[in-house]
Amino acid sequence: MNTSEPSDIIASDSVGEDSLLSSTQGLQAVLDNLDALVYVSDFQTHELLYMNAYGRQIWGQFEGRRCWQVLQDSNGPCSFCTNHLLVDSEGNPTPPYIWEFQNMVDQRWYQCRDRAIRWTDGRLVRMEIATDITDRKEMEIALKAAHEKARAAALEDELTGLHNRRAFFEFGMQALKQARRNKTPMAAVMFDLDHFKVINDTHGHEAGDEVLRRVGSLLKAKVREADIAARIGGEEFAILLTTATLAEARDMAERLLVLIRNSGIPFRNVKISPTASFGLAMMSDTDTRLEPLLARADEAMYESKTGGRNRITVHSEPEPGQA
Ligand SMILES: Nc1nc2c(ncn2[C@@H]2O[C@H](COP(=O)(O)OP(=O)(O)OP(=O)(O)O)[C@@H](O)[C@H]2O)c(=O)[nH]1
Repeated sequence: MNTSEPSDIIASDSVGEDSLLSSTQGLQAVLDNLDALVYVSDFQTHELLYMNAYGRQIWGQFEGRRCWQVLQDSNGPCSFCTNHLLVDSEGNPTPPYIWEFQNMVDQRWYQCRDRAIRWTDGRLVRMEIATDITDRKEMEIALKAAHEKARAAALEDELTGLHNRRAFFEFGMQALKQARRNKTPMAAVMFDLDHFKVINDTHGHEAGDEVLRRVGSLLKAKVREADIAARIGGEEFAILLTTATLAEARDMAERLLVLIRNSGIPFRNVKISPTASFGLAMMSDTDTRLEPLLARADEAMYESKTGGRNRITVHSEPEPGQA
């Protein structure tokens, strides 16, 4: 039959359309069931050309809007837009750029795979596939915070809240290097509470702890942010005064000595006024480590002890020109 020919042609055309339609629908179904955001935006205008169901469900309708309006709720292109990283110097697409960021609209973290591709009409567009990595990121952030807390605890003297000995040497070494680099003076002040054993023996260990805490507070209130103050032993404290001359360091030690002597620390029904013996030394040109500087300050402090306590001794060989 003659009529079969046109109908065959129609049939074969409709098979082509059907198969095209079903593969388009299939692709649509795949994209809309992905557990990730997929979007495409114009490289130049940032107009959104496509966004899958995952994205539409979170960020709403995209038609006629730009990626920064829909995804970031902002007034212009994002400062962190990666478009310039997706093409080479000749404007040709480069391999995918992978990065992580926190979306400001839904506050969740995403790992983004960005790539420049050719759109159906030949123009260059940006395609992003973004996977929600919030759970992993929150775990990482909590782990980092726990590490930082543990590190801070490992560097802090629990009783006074000052740096401990370990922190004093760690930060002190950095300060010494910086002072040498910048050719600025640096002073070390050490002090040790006098007859502290008597305070413990007379008023009890708790009273001794309270005295240490109060002296720690006095010290904290006196030092500048750039200085390094620590309890480096039982009743022994040390301070590194960065960019301080000998006169400034001596002045600081004198004020601290008076403050401690006049502290009248209340404990139960008594007031305890401890005294302290101070030693002071200036960094010299040959100090490449902290130890020799502290040894000189310690020597001077020992002189204060043997000389009658409750006093300041400056190490007798300050570097010329540092007073
Ligand atoms: N309450 C308290 N006492 C401490 C702490 N660490 C060390 N001590 C005590 O500090 C006292 C230090 O005694 P000594 O080294 O004899 O020195 P001192 O009695 O201060 O005498 P001088 O340093 O010579 O003036 C000891 O009794 C220690 O038990 C602490 O964290 N808390």
